[in-house]
Amino acid sequence: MKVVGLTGGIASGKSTVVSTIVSLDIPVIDCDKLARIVVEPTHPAYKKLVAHFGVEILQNQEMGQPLDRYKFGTIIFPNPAQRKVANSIIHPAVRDEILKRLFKLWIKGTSLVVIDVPLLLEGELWRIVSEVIVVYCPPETQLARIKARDGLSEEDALARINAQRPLIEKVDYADHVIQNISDLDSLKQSTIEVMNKIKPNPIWTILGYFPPFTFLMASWVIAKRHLKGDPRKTKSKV
Ligand SMILES: CC(C)(COP(=O)(O)OP(=O)(O)OC[C@H]1O[C@@H](n2cnc3c(N)ncnc32)[C@H](O)[C@@H]1O)[C@@H](O)C(=O)NCCC(=O)NCCS
Ligand SMILES: Nc1ncnc2c1ncn2[C@@H]1O[C@H](COP(=O)(O)OP(=O)(O)OP(=O)(O)O)[C@@H](O)[C@H]1O
Repeated sequence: MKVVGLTGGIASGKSTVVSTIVSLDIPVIDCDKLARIVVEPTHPAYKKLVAHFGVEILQNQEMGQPLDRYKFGTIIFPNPAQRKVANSIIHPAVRDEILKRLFKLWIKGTSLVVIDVPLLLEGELWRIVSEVIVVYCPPETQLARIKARDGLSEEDALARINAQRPLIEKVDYADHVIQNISDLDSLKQSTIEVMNKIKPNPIWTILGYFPPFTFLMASWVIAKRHLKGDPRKTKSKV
């Protein structure tokens, strides 16, 4: 099974790209969705978040109520220390969910899966993907799109953009770049072109279903990533 990482910057167009990938019948694991699931009131991460941030991050400031996402965002996006705590609680839970889903897809004999991870190159997951796709748009477009989509002020929008590595640095680390600088039809076309290049060879797909080959292929992916170098050790320190 080939595992491809899709990343970009906030509002650079990842979800729009994902909708095209899904329409090609390629399964996608969406980490923003997983990050919502693992903070539901029944999950252990919820209690850990409340223990650190207090009930102020909950709707009606009441235990058992869902997270107030806007409020929580205003706490973690402008503050690297608070963001680090939030990430240290949420990311391991998200990672476990990803691994569970990958295992289920592998058992089903899936040949290609895309993981949509906004923080692919800032976190650990870049180590397990065989190729990296970056969805790029210039910072001013990113800012305009985030403000239009989420109705955020300039200050809130910039805090979110600055909570991530600059998008241009992620491009340096990409195996494939989808330039989202034109209209939605062009974005769809570029996505289809990239996915055609990525499609795994059927022989590898069949071999990859057997555990020893899976092990060999996974080792090769990890070694390849290691040789390419740790993206977190280049330039930005976000
Ligand atoms: C702060 C929260 C509640 C804001 O929720 P909201 O619904 O407004 O935004 P949403 O979850 O859709 O995220 C939008 C985008 O923000 C960016 N983003 C989210 N969390 C982070 C973070 N910790 N660091 C940097 N960028 C982030 C991503 O590009 C993401 O696609 C939410 O983003 C969150 O719980 N973040 C922490 C978990 C996380 O790191 N998620 C990213 C994927 S694992
Ligand atoms: N080429 C485009 N032309 C016009 N609007 C676009 C284009 N690409 C994306 N958008 C719009 O910009 C906004 C951001 O795109 P999208 O939600 O796909 O980004 P994202 O990278 O998934 O964001 P996030 O990191 O916040 O999850 C959306 O409202 C989307 O409809």
